[in-house]
Parts: sequence; C-alpha cells; structure tokens
Amino acid sequence: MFKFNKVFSSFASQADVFSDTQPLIRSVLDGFNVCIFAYGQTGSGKTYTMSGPSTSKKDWGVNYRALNDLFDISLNRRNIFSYEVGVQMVEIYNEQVRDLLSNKIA
Ligand SMILES: Nc1ncnc2c1ncn2[C@@H]1O[C@H](COP(=O)(O)OP(=O)(O)OP(=O)(O)O)[C@@H](O)[C@H]1O
Repeated sequence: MFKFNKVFSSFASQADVFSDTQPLIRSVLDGFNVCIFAYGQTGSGKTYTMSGPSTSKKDWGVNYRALNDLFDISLNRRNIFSYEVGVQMVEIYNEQVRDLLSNKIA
C-alpha cells in the first residue's frame, strides 16, 4: 500500500507541480538537505516534469524553476550570505549511475 501526499490531475501545469516543491528551494538556502527525485516507469513523464518539453518559460520543469528561485533568493540575500552553487546531473538506469555532464565515455 502506497501513501501519497499529493496527486496532480492531468490538467496540472508545470507551474502547479513546481509550486508544491517550491518551499523546498528556500529550505536549501536555509541550510537543509533536500532531494527532489523523479521516479517512474519509462514514458511516465520524469523528463517532462523535471526539465520540460521546451525552453519556453511556461514549459520550464522543476529543474529550471528551482535554479531560477535559487539564484533569485541568493541574489536577494547577497548582502547577508554568500552561497556557492554546484550542479551534478546523473542518470540511474539499470542500476548503473551515469554522469550526464562528463565528456568521458563510460
Ligand atoms: N504532463 C505532461 N503533459 C503532456 N505531455 C507529457 C506530460 N508528461 C509527459 N508527457 C509526454 O509523454 C512522453 C514521455 O514523457 P517523458 O519523456 O518525460 O518520460 P520519462 O519518464 O522521462 O521517460 P524515460 O524513462 O523513457 O526517459 C513525452 O512525449 C512527453 O512530452
């Protein structure tokens, strides 16, 4: 038996989905560890949800929106805190972890 905190309808927009995770972005900058994890079978919409179908702002997925908020908030706090931001992108497929930002052929 699975329990869900929230289920979105098929009419939910990218903005609707992000609004549910948005408070977590502020938590990161307040010093908490946060993990936003897309999990689901092939074709279930992980890439769509996390990256978005195009680079148009309304289509932005969680990743773009989260980074946008991260930089907005850190800019607003620039006189108080100095943040260092690093990005990693990995794919876990068939129990193999692959670095998507590496030039090396695995
Ligand atoms: N919320 C959505 N609204 C409209 N189309 C969607 C939505 N989510 C997914 N799709 C479409 O469904 C198809 C599969 O989605 P997507 O590629 O994001 O799945 P995935 O879980 O990342 O798949 P894989 O595990 O194979 O990489 C794509 O054509 C995508 O545009």
